[in-house]
Amino acid sequence: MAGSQLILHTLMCNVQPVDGSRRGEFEAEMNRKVKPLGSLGQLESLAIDLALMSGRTGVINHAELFLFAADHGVAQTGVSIAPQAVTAMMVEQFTRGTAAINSVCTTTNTPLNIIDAGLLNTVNHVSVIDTAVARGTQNFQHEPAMSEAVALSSILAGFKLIEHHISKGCDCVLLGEMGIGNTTSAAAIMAALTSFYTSECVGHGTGVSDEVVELKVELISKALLRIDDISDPLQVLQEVGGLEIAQMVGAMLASASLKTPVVIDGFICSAAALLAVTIEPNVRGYLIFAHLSDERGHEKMLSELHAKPLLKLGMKLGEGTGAALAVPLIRSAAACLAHMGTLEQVGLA
Ligand SMILES: O=C(O)c1ccc[n+]([C@@H]2O[C@H](COP(=O)([O-])O)[C@@H](O)[C@H]2O)c1
Ligand SMILES: Cc1cc2nc[nH]c2cc1C
Repeated sequence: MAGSQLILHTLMCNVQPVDGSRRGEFEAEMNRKVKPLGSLGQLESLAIDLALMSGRTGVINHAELFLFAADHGVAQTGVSIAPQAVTAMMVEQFTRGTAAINSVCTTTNTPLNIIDAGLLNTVNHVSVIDTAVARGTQNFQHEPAMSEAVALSSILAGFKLIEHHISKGCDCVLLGEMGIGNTTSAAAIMAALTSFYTSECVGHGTGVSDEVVELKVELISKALLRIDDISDPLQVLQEVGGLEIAQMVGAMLASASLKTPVVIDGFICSAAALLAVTIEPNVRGYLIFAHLSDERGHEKMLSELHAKPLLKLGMKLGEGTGAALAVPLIRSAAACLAHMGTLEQVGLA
């Protein structure tokens, strides 16, 4: 086994499955709380899932958003309404506090980490964390998006970043992304790793026309023909993936191996989740799906992942906006299970 593949194997081995045998115990604890049975709805199952991940009940006080940005060679084929340069332009907005994600993070009290996971030209600003192992992907219409070495090193870079932040006290990892063209990459990953037709995986992204959606379907179908083993997540990542997607895969492996919940944003983050779960199925137990994006394909992608999203707001922005909006729900769910009194204490048991 080559050196970096060995590293990936080691990362996977550290992910312990969530101990589902304790579900009944946490459910019983929730049912004793001073409220009618089931009255907190989906917050109850969320609180129980969170307790199962760490193996205990407790509050979440240090959720942090990690916004991975990278450039995509496929953007040069005109698959987006925006030119490739908009990826870096938006990173500048993130540093200035003028993007949607800055407003959502401010109102939800969520620290924002801006990660350069592979911009063509790095944005020089103190608040940008540069973990890039390559500067943009190749255009996967014509050639593999990245080499195997770049894919594996990017996974490792995302892993190390999140491992570091969790060691410093982060207790809930929120993922977000920015990358012009990355709905094409995400749709290609979905088409490769699921049994859905490519046309069911491809959507309008930032708002392209039906003709451009057709172009996306065609170029994905052709690119997938190059892959010898369509079920191999590393080959898929290499051929049609993105550098921010690769780092998010590493981020999920790190969070799961440290029994820390990971909140998945929209369509592109979910494609990274599909890769991570295909690499290591035990990762699934640590994932929380924040919202149902309006991107066509997301509903089917979530069904493939057996996921029930917390929110449905018709959003399709990315940047981690859905994940950050879910923070008050996630913190409230954990706090209810940790702090509520019981029916017995008030004489109602
Ligand atoms: O999160 C989503 O579900 C989502 C859906 C559509 C678009 N986006 C964002 O829009 C960009 C990708 O769109 P596109 O059309 O350039 O492929 C990228 O920066 C994503 O953050 C995000
Ligand atoms: C303006 C703009 C902002 C974005 N944020 C995430 N993806 C985006 C795409 C565009 C085009």
